[in-house]
Amino acid sequence: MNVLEYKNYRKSLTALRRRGGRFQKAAEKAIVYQDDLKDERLRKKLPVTNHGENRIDKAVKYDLGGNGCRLVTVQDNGRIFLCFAGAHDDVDKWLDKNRGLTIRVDEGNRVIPSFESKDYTNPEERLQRDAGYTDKPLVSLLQQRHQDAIMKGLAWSLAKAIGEATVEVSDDEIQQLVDRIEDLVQQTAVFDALMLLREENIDGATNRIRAFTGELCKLGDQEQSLPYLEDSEYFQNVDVSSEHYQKLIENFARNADYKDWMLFMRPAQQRFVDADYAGPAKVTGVSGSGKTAVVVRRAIALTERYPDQQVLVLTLNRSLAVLIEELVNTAALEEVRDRIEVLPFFMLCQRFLYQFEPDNTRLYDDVTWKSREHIDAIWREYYRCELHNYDARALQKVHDSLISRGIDAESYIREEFDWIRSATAPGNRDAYLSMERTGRTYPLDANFRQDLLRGLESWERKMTFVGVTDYLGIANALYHHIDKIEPRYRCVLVDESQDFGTIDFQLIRRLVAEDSNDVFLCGDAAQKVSSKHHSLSDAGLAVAGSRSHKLVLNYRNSRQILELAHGMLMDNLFNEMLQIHDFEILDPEYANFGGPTPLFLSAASLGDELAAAVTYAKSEAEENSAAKICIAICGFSEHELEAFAQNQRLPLLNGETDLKGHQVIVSDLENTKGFEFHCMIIVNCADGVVPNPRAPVEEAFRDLSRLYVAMTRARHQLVLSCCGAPSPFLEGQLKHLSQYLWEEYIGQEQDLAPLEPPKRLEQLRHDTPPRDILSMTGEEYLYQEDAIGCPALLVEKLRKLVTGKSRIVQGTPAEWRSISAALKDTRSKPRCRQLFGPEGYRVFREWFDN
Ligand SMILES: Nc1ncnc2c1ncn2[C@@H]1O[C@H](COP(=O)(O)OP(=O)(O)OP(=O)(O)O)[C@@H](O)[C@H]1O
Repeated sequence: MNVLEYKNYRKSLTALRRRGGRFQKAAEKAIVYQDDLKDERLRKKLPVTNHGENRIDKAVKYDLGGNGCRLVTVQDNGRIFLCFAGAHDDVDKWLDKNRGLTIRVDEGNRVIPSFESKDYTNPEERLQRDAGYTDKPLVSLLQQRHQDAIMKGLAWSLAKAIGEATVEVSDDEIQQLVDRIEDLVQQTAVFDALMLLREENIDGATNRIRAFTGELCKLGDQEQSLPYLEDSEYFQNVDVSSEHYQKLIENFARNADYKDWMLFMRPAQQRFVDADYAGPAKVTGVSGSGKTAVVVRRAIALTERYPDQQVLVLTLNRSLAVLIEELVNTAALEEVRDRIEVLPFFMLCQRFLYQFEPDNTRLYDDVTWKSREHIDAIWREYYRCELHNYDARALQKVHDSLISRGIDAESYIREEFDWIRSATAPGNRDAYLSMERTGRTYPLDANFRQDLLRGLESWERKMTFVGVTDYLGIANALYHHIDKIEPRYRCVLVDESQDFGTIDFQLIRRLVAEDSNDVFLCGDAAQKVSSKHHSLSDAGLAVAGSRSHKLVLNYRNSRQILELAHGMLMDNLFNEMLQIHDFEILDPEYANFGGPTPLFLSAASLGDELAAAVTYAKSEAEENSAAKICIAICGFSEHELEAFAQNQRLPLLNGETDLKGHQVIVSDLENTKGFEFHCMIIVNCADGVVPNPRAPVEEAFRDLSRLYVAMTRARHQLVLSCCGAPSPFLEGQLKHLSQYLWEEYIGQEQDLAPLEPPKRLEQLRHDTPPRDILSMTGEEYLYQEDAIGCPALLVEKLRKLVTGKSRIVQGTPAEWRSISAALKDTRSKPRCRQLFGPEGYRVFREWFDN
């Protein structure tokens, strides 16, 4: 005997229970009734309500007491479908919304709901649905074969008229169109399909058409005796009398903030929750496909499978760990909760280091993601050889080569250090000299690599000296003790695994003995934003093909948002991206809901954009107190955004932020990863900002991923904003965006003063106004942003001639104190131009005259 629950049934039951008093009693009664329903004899004794129910075929409602609380079921051929439990009015509303619900099964005996009008000419007996947002013709939302099915046999002019209907079509207009169809069954099917499409319920419309074509049958239509009914996206079998089920309901009723997926996992997701793997397994999923949801559920399932053993969930940073921990605490029963540990990776390393190096605790104490804020400044100080530390001069040749090719060497080399530290073990750095640098495109020969290794060594010394360690530093520090790490967990699950490095994985491998279900990874290559080296096989975590799976259905973003984000990704796919081992962009399947067309808003300046974005976010927050809104600002680092956020009295997302109690949040692009917001406003999506023009073109894909991550955080509304020309990444998609000026969009009456844009690192480091570039020595100048793109010949001359010392040989200047002095002398004393050579002199003049 099957008892199946409809996808939101448990939610209705826990909501009723949570209301307390007589409602709670009613919910408890429903739990008892569910059990009795399985037994035909007991079923007959349950109190059915007096008035039948004609809104839903084969519905049976039970009286739960409590002044009209009801349990709504559908009963067909001995199968029981639990649909809704609620107070009288809520049940009434639910029945109105679900009018025409008809239980059908597909060829795999999966239970599928189809919404079918009894009499489409009668407003009381037909489906009633609101209009959605799509601007496409409704029928075009369907797959071709379903379009063909509803149009079959129709006169050309009628098919054309139906094909042109949009969300603006009224109920009566749909009826008039449908009246022209001759076949009575087809009439109702087309009416229902158009109603469902108008609300952008494409799955609903598709199911309705499949019912019409006979792909979905009613239970009574089955020729043989009714087989066991299988779980589907909509209905799942439940063992209502099990103690576990009852405990779960109670658990959810006690938790105020459970998420829908905690109550109803889709079969595609559930498969990975329950699966038994002989070794490391991996699920790659599109953004918003429920990877985190799967990690949480699987962690809980594993504690149940391995009683008395510990399960570890690892993620990138503290805020994501907090988020996952909250989910675990809500979804897991008390008895297993203690056996699931959720940690950001660095904290795990920290714990081991406290144990292995008890004398160094202070050093590792400061390691948080937050330390990046000052580490930016420390890096610059080191890199630019300030404070009489000239160690970074080892990097000069690489620096010069990079800047003469228009690359921001300071950032590139820092990323290269991350790459080296994530690819090679601390005692084996020389391996870098001959490694293939996957993901890094600027060629570096053996000499350059030697220099980089020397530079890295001195940078690590500097960090130890000033008492900070960054994220990779701590993994490297722990690596020295790798042999001492004993397996201490039965299973380890990793969320956002695409941003973990090879060394991280080697450490993770040690945490758990090689066994079935030992390591489970979830990630999405399209969301990889770090430049770390990432190889599972190098880390001894090779995932057999049979243990590598995909999740492609997105649950988070409205169709319009995902279409835009995915379209942008596909428009800009870089070869370099595709060459990365393990990299795969999955084609998403869209969530079954629509939303407003994403906006593209422009303003005269970044200050105007920011003022408008903050005002708009605050007004949205006021209007909808449950909505969380994120303003992500392109082109600035987290550290640079800190003071800006503080001035606006808004929290900044930084890997540590607790989002509770805040509605409007500021972030850079990268830190939005893993979160979701009702509305995302992405400011400064401008040409010259995204992608960063000072990174190698071949590595612009990292900026593409960052923008994609930020865009796919939006559930309902996405606003892209810029001043000047938009980011070239968006070029192909602009036609799909609603474009306005910010002032038009938020209303002219709001005459907003522009906000001061975030300060750059240089302004944050020095309160004094920036130094005049011409007063600098060659070496000082070559560290400035202005010098990026400086021709190689000029770089060489500046280093050699503008040394900071004034030297005169036989009455002619031979070295200069500053660029301005060199300019002055070469202008007035043609003889000293010879030092530059004719070409060098021409370039020198041209460069500085401009
Ligand atoms: N079975 C489900 N039913 C309804 N909603 C779901 C389901 N599974 C996940 N969701 C919702 O989809 C959204 C995305 O889920 P989740 O954060 O787990 O995805 P993800 O794959 O980890 O995303 P990303 O990689 O983009 O961070 C969340 O709002 C979640 O509540």
